[in-house]
Amino acid sequence: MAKLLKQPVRLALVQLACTADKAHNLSHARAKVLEAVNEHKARIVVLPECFNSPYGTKYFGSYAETLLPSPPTAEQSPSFHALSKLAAEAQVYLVGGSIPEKHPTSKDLYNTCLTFSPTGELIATHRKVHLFDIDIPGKIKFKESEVLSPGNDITMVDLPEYGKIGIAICYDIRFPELATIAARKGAFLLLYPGAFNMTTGPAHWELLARSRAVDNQAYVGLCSPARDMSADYHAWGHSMIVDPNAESLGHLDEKEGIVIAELSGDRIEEVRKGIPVYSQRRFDVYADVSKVGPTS
Ligand SMILES: NC(=O)CCC(=O)C(=O)O
Repeated sequence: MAKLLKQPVRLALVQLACTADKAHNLSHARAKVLEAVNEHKARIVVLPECFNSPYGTKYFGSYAETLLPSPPTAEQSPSFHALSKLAAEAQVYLVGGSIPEKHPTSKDLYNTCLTFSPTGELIATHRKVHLFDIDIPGKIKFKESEVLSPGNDITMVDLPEYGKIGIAICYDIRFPELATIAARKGAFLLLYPGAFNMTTGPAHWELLARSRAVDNQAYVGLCSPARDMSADYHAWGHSMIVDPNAESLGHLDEKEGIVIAELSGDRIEEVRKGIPVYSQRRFDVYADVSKVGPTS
């Protein structure tokens, strides 16, 4: 059987200190991505959710860029062009966190991740499928759906030298179906640019990263912005890389930094051989979860 991950690859997650200044965020992202590549020899680099803007419903509209028709002009999307140029300059696969996107005609807004190849070509676009709408009294209320529309696709991208990766955004990680489908379609790595907060971060960030890894026996990477206590939204940080056995390969605290790990196809095979849940699934018993109605 062909290896899921054809050769070892170094993954870097850049936990960026993001500000309200888009131009600064773009040039700072460039410096950190070049650091990940030149100093840490990363071949796949990931940026955080909303890396070019503050995270908050009141900001999405004013920071949004038009990505369609693709490629957009530099005026329509400075972030598209900065990321494309940077991927080509660094000759790296660049998973560009996410940016607020404005649809050119409907004016709908999306939370969108753009991924570029080492030649600067756009190779994947993921619009956040599950919008972050929660209300935990006395702790946090957030409603992305007040201003954002959801995407409707599972996003996978094939990196010819390495294999396939699945890409989703933050709250998407709580819905294991996306990860399961990506893994069953052959993803060796599930990546989530994300920005959890001071309530759900300590409770669930690591748990979810390790759960998606152990469910799917694949590598998982969660990339957050650094925490800024002067911003409206206090990101949890703690970007981390988890191996297919749900063991942490590295994580940060709340400050800016880069977490790096080498991923290997042998490790995936070893884990799947030891605990072969991957090939023991009983789809004859639980064929279609969507047909099971709620019980109350
Ligand atoms: N940006 C997000 O989607 C936040 C998700 C989050 O904090 C969660 O608990 O889920």
